[in-house]
Amino acid sequence: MGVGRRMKKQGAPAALGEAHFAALKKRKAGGEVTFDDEGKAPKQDKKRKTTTQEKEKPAKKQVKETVKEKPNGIEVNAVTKKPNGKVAAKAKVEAAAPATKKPSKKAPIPMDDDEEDESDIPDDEFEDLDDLEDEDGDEPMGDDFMGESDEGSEVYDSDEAHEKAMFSEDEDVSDAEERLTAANIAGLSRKLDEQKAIEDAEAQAELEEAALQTNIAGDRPKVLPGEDDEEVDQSTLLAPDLQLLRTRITDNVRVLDDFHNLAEEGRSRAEYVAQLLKDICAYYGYSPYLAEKLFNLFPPREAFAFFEANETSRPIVIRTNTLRTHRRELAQTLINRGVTLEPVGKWSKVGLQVFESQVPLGATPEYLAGHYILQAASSFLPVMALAPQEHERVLDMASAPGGKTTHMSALMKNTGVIFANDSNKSRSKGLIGNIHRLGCKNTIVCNYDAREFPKVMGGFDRVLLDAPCSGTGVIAKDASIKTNKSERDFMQLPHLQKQLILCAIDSVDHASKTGGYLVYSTCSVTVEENEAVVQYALQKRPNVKLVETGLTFGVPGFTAYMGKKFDSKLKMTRRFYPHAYNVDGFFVAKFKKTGPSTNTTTKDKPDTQAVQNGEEMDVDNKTPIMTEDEEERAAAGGADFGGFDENEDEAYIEKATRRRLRKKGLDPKGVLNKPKADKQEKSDETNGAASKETTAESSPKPAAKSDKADKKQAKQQKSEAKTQPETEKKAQAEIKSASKPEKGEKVVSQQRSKTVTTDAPTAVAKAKSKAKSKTKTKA
Ligand SMILES: C[S@@+](CC[C@H](N)C(=O)[O-])C[C@H]1O[C@@H](n2cnc3c(N)ncnc32)[C@H](O)[C@@H]1O
Repeated sequence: MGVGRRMKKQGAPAALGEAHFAALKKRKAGGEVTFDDEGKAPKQDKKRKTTTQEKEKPAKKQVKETVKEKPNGIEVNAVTKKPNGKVAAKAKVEAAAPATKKPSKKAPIPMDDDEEDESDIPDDEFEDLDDLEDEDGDEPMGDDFMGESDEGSEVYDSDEAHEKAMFSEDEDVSDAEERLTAANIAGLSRKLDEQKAIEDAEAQAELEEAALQTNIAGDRPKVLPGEDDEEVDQSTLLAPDLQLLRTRITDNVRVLDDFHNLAEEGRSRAEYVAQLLKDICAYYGYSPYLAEKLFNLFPPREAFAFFEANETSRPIVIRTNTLRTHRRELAQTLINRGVTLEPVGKWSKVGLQVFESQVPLGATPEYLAGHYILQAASSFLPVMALAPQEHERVLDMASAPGGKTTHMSALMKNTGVIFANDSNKSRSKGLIGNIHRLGCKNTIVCNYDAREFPKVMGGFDRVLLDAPCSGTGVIAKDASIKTNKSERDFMQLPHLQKQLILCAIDSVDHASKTGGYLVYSTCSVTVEENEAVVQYALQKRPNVKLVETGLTFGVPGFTAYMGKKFDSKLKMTRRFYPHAYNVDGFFVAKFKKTGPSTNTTTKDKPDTQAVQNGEEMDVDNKTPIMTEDEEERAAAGGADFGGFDENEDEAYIEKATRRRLRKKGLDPKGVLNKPKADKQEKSDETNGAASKETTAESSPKPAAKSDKADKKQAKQQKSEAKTQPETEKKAQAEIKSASKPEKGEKVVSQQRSKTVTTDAPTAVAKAKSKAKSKTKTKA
C-alpha cells in the first residue's frame, strides 16, 4: 500500500532542543516554572484567528507557519511531578477553560476520527470532518493504517468552530481543525506559547553567554583536575555539589563536541569521557555500569539530553477505547469534568494527552465504564506497527496488564481472536480486569511461559512480543532502574528475549492470507535487548525478514555498534527516545515470515520439537535460500555480538537456579545433580526470573511454576520418557478444543471467547492439570 497523503503530512513529535535543556537547568535551579494565574488575555493571540483572517488565505498561511514553529515536544506538553508526587500541568488553564462550561453542540472537540468513528457517527456536527476525510481519498485501513490518521490538530479556536467550514481542494483536515473550537486548549496553548518564548529567550541568552565566555578568554574549560588540584569525588559525598557537577558536565560536553579546540593540552578524550561519566553518576544517580552503557548509545551531547529527559516525567496519556466510545465524545466529557487535554499528536487517532485534571483519571465514571485506559504514548507504537486486522488470529505473548492487547482488540473491532498470554499469574489478573472493563470480547487469556509457544498453539496471523526487558526506556517512571540493573541482567534478559523471539517467529503462520507478521518491542534502549536480539532472530530464522514498521517517526535502529556490524536491514527498526520525542524509550521491529519454521506447516500441528530445542532448533530445508546479504550477515553478524555465550551465561543461570530452588524448599544439589537435568528448562526458569516483571512475580511463586518443578522431576523418571509426549499431546488437544475458536466464524468465536475470557484460563488450567495428574499417576 502506498503512503497516503495524510501519512506524509503526519508529523513526528518534535525533538527537544538545547533550549529545552537549558530551560530545564533553569527549572532545577529556580524551581518549577509555572504560569501566572491572572488569566489576562494577551494583547495578541497568535493562535486566534478572526473570521476575516480565516477567509483570507495569506493570513491563514501566516498562522499555519506559526503553528509549524511551535514545537509539540516537551516544552509544550511536559508535565512536572510535584514534590507530593502528584502530576501537575506546567501551565494552569486560564479562566476561559470550560471546566464548568457546558460545551456547545456546535463546538465539537477537534479530534481525529477513528475508523470506527467514520462509519457510524450520526451527528451532523461531524459532517465537515467526515466529508473532508473522503475528499482526502485515503485508502482503507491496511497494514500501514497510520496513513489514515492525520486529523490531529495543534491549533484550536473556539470562536471559529461555530462556523460552517469552507473547505477547498487544497485545504486539509488540519485546516479544518484549526477552525474548530476547544476553548480550554486555546487558553492553555496561548500560555504555553508565552512560556515557551520566555524559556527560549533565556536559553538562547545563556548559550550566547557561554559561547562568549569561551571565546573571550580564548580559554578552554577547566574540566579535568590538574596535578596540584585536590580532587573531590562528588559521588562519594553525602551532598554532592550539584551546581559544580552540572557546570562541569555541560563544559565537558562542550569540550567533547569540539575537542580539537577546547580540550586542554596533553589531555586525552578518554580522560574527559571518564570524568563525564563520573559526574553523570554523581549528578543523576546512575550506577557506573548503566551510565556507561547508556552513554555509549549517543554522541556526548545527545547522551546528556537523554539523561536530562529521564529526569522529567513524560506526559500523561490516555487511549480512547473505540469499542466503547469515540475520541471526541470522550474528550468532551472529560473536559466537562475539568480535565485539560488535547490529541496526543497527529500520529495517533486515539490518544489524548492530559495536561491537568480536577478528577482522578483512574476513577472517573468513563474510566470505570471502560471508555479509556491510561497508557503511555509509546505503548501505542508496537500495536500500530503490528496493525492487526479484523477476523485475524493474534497472539500477544507477554500481554499483562493488557494495554496493547486491548488496543489490538479495539483495532480488530472485537472480531477474530486474540490469545493474551502472560507467565505471571498475578499480572494476568490485571489483564483480565482490563479486558472486561474495556469490553474486549475476542480475547482469551492464558498463562504460559511464552517459550511454550508454539507447542501450546501456533499458526497465528500476527504475533506481538512485547518482551520483558530492563526498562531503560522508562527510567523517568522508575528511577530504581538507574542502580538496580547489573551486568547479569543484561546477560540474562537478552538470553530470554532471544528464546522468546524464536518462539514468536515459530508461532506465526507464514501462509496467513492477511498477515504473517511479528512485532518485537521493548521499553528498553540497550542494543543487547534490541538490535542484537533481532540480529539473532534473523540469523536463526532465515525464514523471516525485517519490514518497515509503518511508524512515521522514530530513529532507525543501529546497523553498527561498538565495532560490531548488524544486518543493514536493521535500519528498518525504530528507536524512540525520551529526549527526541518526549515519549518513553522504546524499540519496535516488525518481521514478515516468509516460509515455514519447521517441518510442520499447519497451525494445527505446531512443532513441539522446536520449543524443546529452543534456539538450537534446525530450520526446515524448505525455507528460502539465503540471499547474499543474509549469508553475509550469518557469517559476520550477531555471533560475535549479542549471541548466546552459553558458557558465560551458565554460571549466572546456575546460581539463580540454585537460589530459586532453595526458595522453593528444594535442595539444589539434589535436583541439579540428578542425571539428565533438562538444561533448557533450567535456563528457562532462571531467565524467567531475570526480567523486571518476573522478578516481581517470583514471590510468591505461581502455582504453574512449582508444577513445572514437579514435572521436571517426573520427567527424569525413565518410565515417563515415553508417556510424556502422549499426555502432552492430549493436554494440547483438550486445550485447543476448549479454547480455539474457528477463524471466520464471527458469532461463534465471539460467543465462545466471551465465555473464555473468564473461563479460558480455567479450561486451560484444567486441561493442564489433567495432563499432569495423568503424568504423575503413570510416573
Ligand atoms: C513489558 S511487559 C508486557 C506489557 C504488556 N504487553 C502491555 O502492553 O500491557 C512484559 C510482560 O512479560 C511477562 N513475562 C516475563 N517473562 C515471560 C515469559 N517467559 N513468558 C510470558 N510472559 C513473560 C511479564 O509478566 C510482563 O507482564
